[in-house]
Amino acid sequence: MKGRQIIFSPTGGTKKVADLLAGEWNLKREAVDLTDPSVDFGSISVEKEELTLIAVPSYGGRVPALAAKRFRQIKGNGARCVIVCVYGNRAYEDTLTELEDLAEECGFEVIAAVAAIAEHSIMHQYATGRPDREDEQELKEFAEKIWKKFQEEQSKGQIWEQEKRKISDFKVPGNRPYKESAPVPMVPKAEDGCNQCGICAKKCPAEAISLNHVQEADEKKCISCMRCVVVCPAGARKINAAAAAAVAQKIEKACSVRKRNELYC
Ligand SMILES: Cc1cc2nc3c(=O)[nH]c(=O)nc-3n(C[C@H](O)[C@H](O)[C@H](O)COP(=O)(O)O)c2cc1C
Repeated sequence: MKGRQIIFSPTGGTKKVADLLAGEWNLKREAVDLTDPSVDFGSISVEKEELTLIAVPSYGGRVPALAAKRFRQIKGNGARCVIVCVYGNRAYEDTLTELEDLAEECGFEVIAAVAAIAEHSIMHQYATGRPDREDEQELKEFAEKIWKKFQEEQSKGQIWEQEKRKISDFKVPGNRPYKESAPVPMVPKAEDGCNQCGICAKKCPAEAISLNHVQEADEKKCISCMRCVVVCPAGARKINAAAAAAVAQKIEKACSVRKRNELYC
């Protein structure tokens, strides 16, 4: 059986969670990378039978705007999907609600929703090393429950369609209207050690770094996703340490308690 993974994961935490969940399903998975600006997302049409996993990180309690813009172009054609939001142990606020709305707008049927924790991609002192062993076990159990629901609904087939019952008979946390999106004003720059290899420019999801001038990033385009920081082979790309420390202090209380993964289905 075929499956899809539609993922926005600039630094790999979201992908880790998505792989832990979808790895439990017996599916031949095709991946759609929402961080890749060269993809023609408008040409992607998911087949109705494909169980689709849609995973994004939470940025300020919202779906990253760039991920939403690209995802919106994909056609869901009534395929069943599992929506996943991954966050750095502060809060995910309206991310799952927004992702649910986006998935339905694209024509997917949401059968389950997961909120999971991964290491904070800016402030690595929060959720360090997550998803860890305990998370792996929990996500495995979630995946088993979701698979069971998917199979049950598959077997209802036609009858289900005729009854036109809503599959998503659960409510995910979050509010409408969503909270105001507040961009993180942290634009990484290259410091000593940059050899101008250009990997950061090639891998930037937002095309914010010019190959001719790799040290800087276009502040209007940069989404502070930290992809350039993690891909720099010289470890030369950094954010302003004082600004990061100030934000870290602001969210310290919210991040100090270990949050649990959540399943809605
Ligand atoms: C710009 C930005 C905003 C973020 N906002 C939040 C947030 O509001 N709450 C939270 O708990 N984590 C937040 N995080 C942490 C990420 O959601 C988390 O680290 C996620 O795993 C990153 O995904 P990735 O590793 O796939 O890039 C933010 C990270 C970035 C880069």
